[in-house]
Amino acid sequence: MIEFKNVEKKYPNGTAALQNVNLKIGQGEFVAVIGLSGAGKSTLIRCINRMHDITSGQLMVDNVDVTGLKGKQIRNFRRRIGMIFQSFNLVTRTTVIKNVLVSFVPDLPFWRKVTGIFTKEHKLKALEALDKVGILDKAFVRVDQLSGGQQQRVALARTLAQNPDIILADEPIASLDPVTSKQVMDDFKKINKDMNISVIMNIHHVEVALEYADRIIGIRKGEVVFDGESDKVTKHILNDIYGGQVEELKSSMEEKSAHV
Ligand SMILES: Nc1ncnc2c1ncn2[C@@H]1O[C@H](COP(=O)(O)OP(=O)(O)OP(=O)(O)O)[C@@H](O)[C@H]1O
Repeated sequence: MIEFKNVEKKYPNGTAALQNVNLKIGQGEFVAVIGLSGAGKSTLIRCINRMHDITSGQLMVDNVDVTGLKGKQIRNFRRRIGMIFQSFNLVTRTTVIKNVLVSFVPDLPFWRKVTGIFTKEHKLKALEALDKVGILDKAFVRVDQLSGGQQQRVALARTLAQNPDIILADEPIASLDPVTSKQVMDDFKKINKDMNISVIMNIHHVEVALEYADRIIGIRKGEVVFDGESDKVTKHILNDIYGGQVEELKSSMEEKSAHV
C-alpha cells in the first residue's frame, strides 16, 4: 500500500509542484496519472521512490515512512520499486541480456561486480524476464538493433528481473507509435494482472489511460482533482483535469467510437 498524507512538494526555486495530496494505492492496482504538462505527474511518481523528496506531509509504502529512509535503506527500498522511463535508459552498444543482468549488480559480491561475471541462476532469471515480455529470441542481440518498442520491453524485463512489488512508469509510451504502444501497454497489463505488481503510470494519452488503467488520478496545478475508476471518467471530469482543453480530444474520441 502506498499512502500520501497531505503531501506537499516545493522545488528549491519555489515552484509548488504538489499540494495537499492524499492518496491510497493498494497492492496490485493499475493507476494512470493524467494531467496537463507541468501539472505535477512526474513529481508525484518520483516522490514514491525518493527520486524527489517531499517538502511536507508523509509518504508511506507498506507502513514504512519513506521520508525517514537513509543511505543503504533507500537503496534496499528502491530494489522493490522498478522505474521505467520514456527514454528506456539502456546501454545500447551491448546485448539485451547484459542490460537485464545489470539489475543484479547491487546483489553481487565485489569480485563479481569487478569481473562482470554473473551466475547461471542470474542468467536464467534474466532470460525468464525476457520471456515474460516476449523477447527471449532477442537476448543476444545488441540493443541498438532493436525497435523502440522492443527496447522498452528490455527495460521492462530489466525491471522485472529485480522482482519488484511496484513499477513506476514515467511516460513509457511517449516515443512509441500507436501499434507498438499497444504492445507495451499489453505487457504492463499482463505483468500487473499475472504478477500482482502495482503499476503507477504517468501518461499523456488519455484514451490509452482509460483503456488500460483501473483507476485514474487527475492532477491539476499540483492538486488531485479526480481520483476514481477509469469507467467513471466523463467528459466533464476530463475538462476539469485539463482545464477545459479537451473538447476537441473528447469529440474526436466519440467520433472514432461511433465508426467502430
Ligand atoms: N527540478 C525541478 N526544479 C524546479 N521546478 C521543477 C523541477 N521539476 C519540475 N519542476 C516544476 O514542477 C512542476 C511540475 O512538474 P512535473 O515535471 O512534475 O510535471 P508533469 O505533469 O510531469 O509535466 P510533463 O507532462 O510535462 O512531464 C512544473 O511547474 C515544473 O516546471
